[in-house]
Amino acid sequence: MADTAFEVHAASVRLGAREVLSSVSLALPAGQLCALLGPNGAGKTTLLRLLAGLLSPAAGDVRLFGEPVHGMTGAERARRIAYVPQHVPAGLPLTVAEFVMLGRIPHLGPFSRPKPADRAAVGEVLEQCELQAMADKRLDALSGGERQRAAIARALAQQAPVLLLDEPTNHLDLRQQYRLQRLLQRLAAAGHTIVEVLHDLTLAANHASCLALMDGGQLVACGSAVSVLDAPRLSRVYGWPLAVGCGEAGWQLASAAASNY
Ligand SMILES: Nc1ncnc2c1ncn2[C@@H]1O[C@H](COP(=O)(O)OP(=O)(O)OP(=O)(O)O)[C@@H](O)[C@H]1O
Repeated sequence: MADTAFEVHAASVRLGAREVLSSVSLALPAGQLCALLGPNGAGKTTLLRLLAGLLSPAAGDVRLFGEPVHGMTGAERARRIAYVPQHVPAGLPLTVAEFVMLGRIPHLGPFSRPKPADRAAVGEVLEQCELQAMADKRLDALSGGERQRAAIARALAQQAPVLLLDEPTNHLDLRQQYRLQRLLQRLAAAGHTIVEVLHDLTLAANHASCLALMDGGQLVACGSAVSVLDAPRLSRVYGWPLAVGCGEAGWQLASAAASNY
């Protein structure tokens, strides 16, 4: 059995007056690509932020390799967990290379300047994200997809063993969506633990080895694609008739609604 990276035990989260995660328990395997699925408002971002230590549970706990995430200092978390938020910050007066270099902060000593190893790490992730030609361009002069790739590159530059990404394929064209999934699979094969929120069920089914399906602030199912992608269950969760197929071309999930549905 794969080692467990994240262990979430009966975790609840309150935001304002609402309980938006209710007693969620799950174990996410180390060294694998996991996808969090579910309809709008299901609690995916909330769970991801809980894993990242950006939210505290009102009840229950979250452990990363046995250590409570909330007991870690910000610096300890930054060395272990890189996080790509759903919305890329706008209006930062930085070039792409300067922005991606921010990912190296956990590796720099106080008041120290980037070393050749930091510049090499930034160069490598700019190449992985096909951003070399835009290194000197300002962030606010990028397209939505280019800015998304810069945010992913910043997180990759952090070289943390755990990578959490909230809807990273937002704004990405098809090629970039597939390239990113392949890159995440390679990182997982090299030992990284990766959790991404995805809305594209077909993309998730064909690339992630562990799927967690959420609805209404609760975990509905967690495991392999075969165990999670049950058409009646998905149709109930999404409130829409869905067909699930798996053949030579991989998984295919599509609407099964009649034209007058
Ligand atoms: N600051 C907040 N205060 C109160 N409720 C909130 C707050 N932020 C989010 N929520 C609510 O928490 C629930 C879960 O939100 P969350 O962002 O985790 O959902 P999600 O599954 O990521 O949705 P989406 O697919 O739309 O991004 C939603 O019903 C949302 O309205």
